[in-house]
Amino acid sequence: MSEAALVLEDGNVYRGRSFGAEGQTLGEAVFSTGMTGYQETLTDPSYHRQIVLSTAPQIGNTGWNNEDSESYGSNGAEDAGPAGKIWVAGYVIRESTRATSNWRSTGSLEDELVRQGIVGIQGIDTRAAVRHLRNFGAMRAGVFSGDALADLDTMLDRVRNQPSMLGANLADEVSTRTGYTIEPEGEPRFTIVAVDLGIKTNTPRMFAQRGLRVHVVPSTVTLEDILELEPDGVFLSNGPGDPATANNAVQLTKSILGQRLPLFGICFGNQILGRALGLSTYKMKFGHRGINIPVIDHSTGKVSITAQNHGFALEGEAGYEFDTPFGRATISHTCANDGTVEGVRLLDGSAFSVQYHPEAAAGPHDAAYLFDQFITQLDATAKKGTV
Ligand SMILES: NC(=O)CC[C@H](N)C(=O)O
Repeated sequence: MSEAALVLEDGNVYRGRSFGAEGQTLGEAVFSTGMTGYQETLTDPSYHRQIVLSTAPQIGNTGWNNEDSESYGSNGAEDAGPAGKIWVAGYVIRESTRATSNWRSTGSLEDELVRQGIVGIQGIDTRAAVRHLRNFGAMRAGVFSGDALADLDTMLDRVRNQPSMLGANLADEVSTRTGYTIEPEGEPRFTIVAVDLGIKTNTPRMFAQRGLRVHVVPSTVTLEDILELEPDGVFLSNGPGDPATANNAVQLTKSILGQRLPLFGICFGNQILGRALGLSTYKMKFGHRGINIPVIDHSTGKVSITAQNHGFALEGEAGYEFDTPFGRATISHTCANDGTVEGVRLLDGSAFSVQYHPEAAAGPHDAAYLFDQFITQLDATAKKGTV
């Protein structure tokens, strides 16, 4: 275990010991407040190019298993085998567990980080680092250990020479190379196309459990490709990067809305649908990452505790209603902590999306009703005979 340093672009340095692979990694430093679910977090393709800092002080207790990874369909995941691909650029923790203990575990977290070449650091004061990121915002950073540990100016130069997350176009880098199909459990009810912008494994599973056949397609898919699959509806997945760069996905979404196909989106998918409806996005100071974030559904006034991972958001506020080329739309959900937009809905049509993760891997299951809501819309549209 060698010395290691977490270097932030503003010159702050936290010194500790290496965790996982030794070497250098660069990315945007962000923090996640989930007390559990590190395997799902590390394998979520939305974390591509981010160095994740865990606020939970001890990490690794349940080791690594072949069931919980969220990256099975994504680009390059095949190479990682059943363990699933780790997408985070680096991992920052206070303390690694001494003993792994879980009946499903096939090995330790640290061994998996080493196997996949993921550079991490342990033993820093993660409370101080999180307070810093809260006060000054998510920023570019690097973790250095072994031969890559250098004098501060050299490390800082490397950190400052990397591109910012603002303006980063990353969905194509994580999307599946070829389409694949998840078959429904039980009687097939409907068929949907899921556009993979960085889709998590549990999302098609949630659809399949409700009787949907899911064609997962690459981010470069065209409207013609989608229509050839004769779907009853379309899903836009979560994904990494700045939604302001996702112009192709926004154009595609506009054409899907033009076809009046039912549409559902999660996280990046929410930002894309919002943009297709005319809203703009902005980079949040430090974002929302964790599994206990309260969201208000303004159609019912009910609050859900949700899983989240986003650093960008749609402009807007609770109760905002607006005209779009596809009809009237509204901000359907906002965050109870800071009022930011957490969902949009087309009032004159069947398209809606949320900024959080109803597939909840990891996380609470409060928002699973949204999958049922999508099925209700597919049902209603099929009965009207518009598809
Ligand atoms: N989980 C996601 O889909 C994240 C969306 C986007 N990359 C953001 O950070 O806001």
